Amino acid sequence: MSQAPVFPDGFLWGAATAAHQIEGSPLADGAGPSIWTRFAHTPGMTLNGDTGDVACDHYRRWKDDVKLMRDLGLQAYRFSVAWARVLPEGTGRINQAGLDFYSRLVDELLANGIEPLLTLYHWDLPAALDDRGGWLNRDSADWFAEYASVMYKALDGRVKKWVTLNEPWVITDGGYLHGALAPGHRSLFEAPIASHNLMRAHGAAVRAYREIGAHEIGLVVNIEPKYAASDSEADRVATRRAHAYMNEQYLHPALLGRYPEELEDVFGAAWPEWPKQDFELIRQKLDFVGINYYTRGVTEANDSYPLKAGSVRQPLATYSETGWEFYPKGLTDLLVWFKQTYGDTPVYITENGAAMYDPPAAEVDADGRGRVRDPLRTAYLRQHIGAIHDAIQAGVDVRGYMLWSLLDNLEWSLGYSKRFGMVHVNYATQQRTPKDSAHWYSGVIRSHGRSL
Ligand SMILES: N#[N+]C[C@@H]1[C@@H](O)[C@H](O)[C@@H](O)[C@@H]2O[C@H]12
Repeated sequence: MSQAPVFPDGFLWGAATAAHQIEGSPLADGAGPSIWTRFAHTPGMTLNGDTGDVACDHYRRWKDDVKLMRDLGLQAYRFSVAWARVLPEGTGRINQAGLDFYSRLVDELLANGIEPLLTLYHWDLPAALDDRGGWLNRDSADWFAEYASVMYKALDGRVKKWVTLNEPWVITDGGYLHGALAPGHRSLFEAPIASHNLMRAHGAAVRAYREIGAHEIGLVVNIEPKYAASDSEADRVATRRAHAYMNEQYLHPALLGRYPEELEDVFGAAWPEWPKQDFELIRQKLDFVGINYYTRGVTEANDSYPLKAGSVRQPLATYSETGWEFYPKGLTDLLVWFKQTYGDTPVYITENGAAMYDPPAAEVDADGRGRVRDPLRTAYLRQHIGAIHDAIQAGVDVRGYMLWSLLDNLEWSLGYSKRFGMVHVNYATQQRTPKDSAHWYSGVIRSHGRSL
């Protein structure tokens, strides 16, 4: 980048979290259990048996955390609502204390000049609904629309950017096919059914919003560009299949009203006949799409089940705790692909970041402030924000960037072993320490990207 990048006026700079990963107190004040409360308390399901019982204690420290966001200069904050705090049984009875928690949080954000971006579903289905079949039950679309409508009526106007689902691909691939995530199912037959009902629920929630809400609503997907490991026919076919399975499986029905044809090959006999009217429900006009980007997939044909395709580990993967390669050009390529495939629907980068081998927050700087040196995270963020600028220069309508994550937090089944935060959390004391990358990001926000 030869000269200082110029980001569009109104480009929104923020950070993201999710309820189960930071809040703690999952059953406080009348909340019901979620599938993650249940999953994490099942022996062997999470690393070290880590649970969300405390996490970052955000449920009690929320006001200080908003002050931290203000001090960092965040313009926006993407967070999720724990469905079972608001509707402990998933439907019916409203737990006012749970709703009040999010109402207070939104008011505090607004009072500090921070725009809320609210994610309705970030993986923590009420356990009571899982007992009724969860996402395998076609009624789940109605359950989700009911819950979403409760939130719209309570918060719309103060919340002006809504997200229905976070990463339906991970929910399905992790929770229903491979079993690594809650509810821990391993079924080739269940996966497409859960996936389809998630998208029906997305459509039902958007349709309900159009009757109740007056602002913006979108879907958040995790997508990664797939590059063939070689120019062999087998690798090219496998790459196409992996691309359809991860990147088109949700965007195609949401934006085009159909599935990519490769899915029938991936799922084989497990691929159902879908009722045509389902796609009229799923395909709703969206005000934006949120893209969560972390890395790319260099893809080869292999005997993995059921995809028969897998990623080849790359040299630059060694730096991150997750083994994910630094590949910022993949973000530019992906955004250009999105525009070419789906047109000019506005895009937010709703998650981007990296888990690094951060040093312990033992160091203090000259004025006694805690300090965490994380140069690799700063390098990752600088390169990826630069890649977004390249996509904007190429004509992609990117409206904002939500860094993942505000805080080190609970990385689902991986427990507290991965630190994605720009703010270090000492889980024993709950001390928050902004890392060097957080101070760098504050400068990027203040300069509207020009200091990149
Ligand atoms: N892994 N990883 C980090 C991050 C995860 O912590 C988020 O909850 C997900 O939305 C998405 O997978 C990305």
